[in-house]
Amino acid sequence: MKPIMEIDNAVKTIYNDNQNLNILDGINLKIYPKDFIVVLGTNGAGKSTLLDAITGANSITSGKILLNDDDITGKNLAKRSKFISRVYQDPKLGTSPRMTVAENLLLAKRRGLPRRLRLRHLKDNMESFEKLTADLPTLDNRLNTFTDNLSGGQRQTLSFLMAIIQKPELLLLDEHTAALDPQTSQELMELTDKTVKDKELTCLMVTHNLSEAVKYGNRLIVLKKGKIILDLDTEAKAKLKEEDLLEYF
Ligand SMILES: Nc1ncnc2c1ncn2[C@@H]1O[C@H](COP(=O)(O)OP(=O)(O)OP(=O)(O)O)[C@@H](O)[C@H]1O
Repeated sequence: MKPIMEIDNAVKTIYNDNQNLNILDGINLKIYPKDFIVVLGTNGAGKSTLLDAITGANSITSGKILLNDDDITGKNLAKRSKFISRVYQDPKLGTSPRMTVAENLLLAKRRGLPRRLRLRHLKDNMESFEKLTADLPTLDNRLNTFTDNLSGGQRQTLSFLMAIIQKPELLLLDEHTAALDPQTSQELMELTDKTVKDKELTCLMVTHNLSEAVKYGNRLIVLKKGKIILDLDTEAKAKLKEEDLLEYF
């Protein structure tokens, strides 16, 4: 099977305290279609830097990143955002506060098209947005609510729906449930897992939650000081227990 993404010896060097420091230190990773890879690592291990390198938010110093065999190393964030979507930890990132839930969904659905939103577009899509949110207790009957007035959990569910409404080649989840209360966090995690399976998405999820890391996904990597120090395939991940991970933290 061909990988969707291939990261080949990615190095990110920064100059800090009068010395060069590799915050990504030779990352090699192949991400295959329908992979749901959990990324674990202590604070400062390089997880966000890795996601930034994948989206193009931050360029790598050396190495290569291929998306479906296309070398995207030199492509910027805007060019890559047609294929790669990301949900952040902060519910405020990724949604427009002065737009309604429906308008935000429309914006995400029309990604790559002219940004003008017309009433006609909204009317044409309202039925599909109602279906999309009908089974979600957090967003049911909220389509006309301004995003500013949503709770953190509602807003994060909206961010997630916006990230997947146009099927991305690669979905990046950057501790997307970490800022939510335990109940809401679990609901969003269940929605995430179901959506990844139903829509056959390819996904990389950063988390600090060891039980989530064991329960979800088909592969797991652990980052430490910019290197991948553990890379479990589907078979090894299936046998994984929470205590097996403790030695890495
Ligand atoms: N622009 C920068 N200038 C200096 N140091 C940086 C910069 N960006 C990242 N770093 C350092 O690089 C290391 C990796 O940071 P990164 O944010 O990727 O870690 P992380 O694994 O996402 O951590 P956390 O779990 O705390 O979010 C850290 O030591 C951080 O301080």
